[in-house]
Amino acid sequence: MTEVVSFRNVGVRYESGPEILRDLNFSLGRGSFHFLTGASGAGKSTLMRLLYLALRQTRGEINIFGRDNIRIPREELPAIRRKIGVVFQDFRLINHLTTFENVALPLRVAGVEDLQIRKNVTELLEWVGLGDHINAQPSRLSGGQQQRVAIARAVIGRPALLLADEPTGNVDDRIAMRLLYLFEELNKLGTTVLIATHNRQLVRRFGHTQWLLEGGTLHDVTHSG
Ligand SMILES: Nc1ncnc2c1ncn2[C@@H]1O[C@H](COP(=O)(O)OP(=O)(O)OP(=O)(O)O)[C@@H](O)[C@H]1O
Repeated sequence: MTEVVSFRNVGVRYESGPEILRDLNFSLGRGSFHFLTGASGAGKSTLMRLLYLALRQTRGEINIFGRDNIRIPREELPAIRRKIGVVFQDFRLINHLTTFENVALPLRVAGVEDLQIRKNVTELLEWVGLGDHINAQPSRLSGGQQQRVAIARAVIGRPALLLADEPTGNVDDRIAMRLLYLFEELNKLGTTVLIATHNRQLVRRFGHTQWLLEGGTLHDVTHSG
């Protein structure tokens, strides 16, 4: 399996604080699907930040899409980030744009034609249950609805890598399942998926690899029940 990401002896500390992550050694193969669990404060978001190139490690090596992250020039970062779909914990929607335009953004940047954008965005918004809110401003939506807009925006461009930080934190079980099916569909098309979550029930229901972040490092707990 081709590697999309690999970490070798990676450690991270914020300023002069303790090492939050240490001795991280793992890789994400193309088309793999991983759940990332861990107590609050274990460093899941920090690991996500490393993966979408918003933070640099304090030691070790990170290779992403065949590139050493430290050697990627700043001006090349946007092109690489366009291959990564991210669902942020705080959604980061653009408030002066409608739901439709927030989701359309990655396709507009990629130069997809208008008709195609209309079709794809409308279909996806209907699928995630937001068909009645296509023209709403994000600030008028509930937390769970905003979260689904953020998810739709992250998946619409079929990214090579999807990173989702607690993507089902604000929705009920039925919608959480539906969102997981969406991630699985994307995964079947070749996207590498990493989902940070506290929802153990959901993790158990979908039998993908499960990593636990504890003591600053990753443990494979897929078969530990
Ligand atoms: N910008 C920062 N500066 C200093 N310390 C930070 C910063 N961001 C996070 N930390 C610390 O790093 C540790 C890991 O935080 P992180 O947000 O990665 O954890 P998490 O597992 O995502 O937690 P949660 O599940 O609550 O979102 C925490 O102790 C946190 O206080």
